[in-house]
Amino acid sequence: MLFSIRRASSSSASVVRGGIRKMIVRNISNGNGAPRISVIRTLGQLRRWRKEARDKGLEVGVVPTMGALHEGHLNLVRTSLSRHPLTVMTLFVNPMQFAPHEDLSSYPRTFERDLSLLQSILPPLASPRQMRGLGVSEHDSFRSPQPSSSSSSSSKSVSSSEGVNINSPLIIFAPTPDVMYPLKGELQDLNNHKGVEVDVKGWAEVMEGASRPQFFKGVATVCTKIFNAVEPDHAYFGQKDIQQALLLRILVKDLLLSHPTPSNLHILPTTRSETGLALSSRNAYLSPSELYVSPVLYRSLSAARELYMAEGGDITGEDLISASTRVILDEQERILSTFTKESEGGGTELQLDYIEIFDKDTFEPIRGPIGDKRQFVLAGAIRVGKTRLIDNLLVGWEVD
Ligand SMILES: Nc1ncnc2c1ncn2[C@@H]1O[C@H](COP(=O)(O)OP(=O)(O)OP(=O)(O)O)[C@@H](O)[C@H]1O
Ligand SMILES: CC(C)(CO)[C@@H](O)C(=O)[O-]
Ligand code: BAL
Repeated sequence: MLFSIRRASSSSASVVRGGIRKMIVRNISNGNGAPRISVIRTLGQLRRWRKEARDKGLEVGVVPTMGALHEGHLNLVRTSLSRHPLTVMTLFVNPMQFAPHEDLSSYPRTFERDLSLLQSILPPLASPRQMRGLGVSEHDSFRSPQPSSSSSSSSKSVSSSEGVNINSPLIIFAPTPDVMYPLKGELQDLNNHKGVEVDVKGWAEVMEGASRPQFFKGVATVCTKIFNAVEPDHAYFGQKDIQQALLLRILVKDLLLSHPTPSNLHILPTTRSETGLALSSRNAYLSPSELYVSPVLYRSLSAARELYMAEGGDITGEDLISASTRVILDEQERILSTFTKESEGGGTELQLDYIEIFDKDTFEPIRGPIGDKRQFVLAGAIRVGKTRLIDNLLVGWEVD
């Protein structure tokens, strides 16, 4: 190896063999002086790290996110960390999945807090014996030459030169839009976008895709790029965005991707608050009054699932949609009658976007008698004030 590792509480790498590059890496300490999480911002550094992992035979899991982390994200990372020696969490607010009228500029960005949260869930440092078991020696690492005074101003928070530590189980890949979209063109107004778009036709136009017509194009495009950049052995997505996760399985299958394979694209259950509300970064937009009302979506989907459990396969898709919708309409009426009581959600505007019941493989809506052996999804979206919330429940199958 060319480089050597330096231990510091917060550090960065700015240099590569043969010359100075932009600051690319930041190592975060876990408080005991050892670098634990490394932040990578460029493709080159990611690829060097990935090659090293492959050369050492270390399996890599990826957890794509847009940051503003919560317990749902942390559960995805915990699972990947528990299954694989190396995990990459991507933090990238992807412009292409936001239509021009959507909330790209106000989307919560909490990078420093995200890093602290991730640091706090990391397991204690592996013992030298454990590291050797992973095929990693204490002295192995990516290394970089000495700190440079001419480092990029875009990385002021980074204090010295440091490489990416292969011993760190968690890597953060937080690229800028120019890294993910090197053609640097228009990314939100897709009528004027030049470059590659990945479209999973037949799965991307319904439900979330009907309400947000460019959403899945943006997601499919950026996830293809993430898969190409990280080449993960395994990928982790949340059930909260079930249509997204299932569509991505279709994508890796149809594009013949091997990193990950469809069966290595894992979907983990939705993490909820005590009220049943699915955790979501956008919940940060909700006022106390809106937060009070927001579990209604989970209650409405639960009502439909309970009806199916009670009545069995003779019940129709239409019955379930209507039972679920009823709960939301009732809540709208209740809000109107208590409209001055903020503590009970009074004054909150509640708007139904859709409730749907669909086949988990084809995304075909289910109508008429459902039958006893169907594997389906009950999904919905509502607006609470200006905030759009989604949720779903599975019937006849579980995520894996
Ligand atoms: N409550 C949750 N439980 C499990 N997984 C989740 C949960 N919330 C988000 N995820 C998953 O985390 C990954 C990253 O999601 P993302 O960064 O968009 O967060 P989010 O909370 O879904 O944000 P948003 O509010 O924009 O929908 C996705 O795979 C998503 O499904
Ligand atoms: C998968 C994803 C990271 C793509 O930007 C995003 O859609 C998300 O966070 O769910
Ligand atoms: N979790 C989905 C990301 C989005 O709504 O843009």
